[in-house]
Amino acid sequence: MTEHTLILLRHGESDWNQKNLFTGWVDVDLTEKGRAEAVRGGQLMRDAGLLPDVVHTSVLRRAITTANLALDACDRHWVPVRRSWRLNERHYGALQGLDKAATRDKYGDEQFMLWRRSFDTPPPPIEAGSEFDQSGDPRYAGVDVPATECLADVIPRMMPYWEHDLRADLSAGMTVLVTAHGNSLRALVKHLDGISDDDIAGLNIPTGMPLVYRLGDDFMPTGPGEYLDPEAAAEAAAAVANQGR
Ligand SMILES: O=C(O)[C@@H](CO)OP(=O)(O)O
Repeated sequence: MTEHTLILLRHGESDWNQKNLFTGWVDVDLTEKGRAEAVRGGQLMRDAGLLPDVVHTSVLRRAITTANLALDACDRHWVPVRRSWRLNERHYGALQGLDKAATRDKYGDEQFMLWRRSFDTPPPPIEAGSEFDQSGDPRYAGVDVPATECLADVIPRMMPYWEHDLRADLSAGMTVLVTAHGNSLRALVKHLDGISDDDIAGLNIPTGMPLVYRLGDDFMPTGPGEYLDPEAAAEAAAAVANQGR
């Protein structure tokens, strides 16, 4: 049976992860800790002998820099690079730039968690032309920039990229590294692991931890996805789940 190797990597800690702000499509940088996480992610891939032949990233700096640092650490800085807005973080609407703890205090835990983790409750839309609106950004020329997104909105914009671009490189026998974001990766893992709309609320992806899938010739996993450092990944995923508390 054909076996394809897919490695998913959420970017390292960003400035706004550290400050506990809703980020979405705002193009913030990595913290020093986030850079170290990216390097460590690359070292884990190197130590496991999992060397990417190609990397796919979003068009956001935190994913791009994470990919560069991780690939450098495993001596694969030279592989082909492909980027797409389709791998971007979900757009967090009017919540972009707001403090997570303050938002929870203001609206209550239930509404806060619906906005963060429910499958189909989008945050309020961002106002066009406001500080953290991306609709005029030249990198999105020709893209219908969303004003907000829930996970159910991320799936139809991300899945065509999975079906055409990522699967094309997997078909060519490449080990594919995807460096993206908590919620765009939740959408992909939902598909791969067949997670229901209700159960996806419980899935949190930690920063900077390579998650490896072996896929069969139907491009579905032959076993569970495995973090290269499972203990650290479980601890970091719990920290993501508890943000804003
Ligand atoms: O703010 C965001 O864009 C995301 C990821 O950092 O946050 P959350 O984990 O709350 O969906």
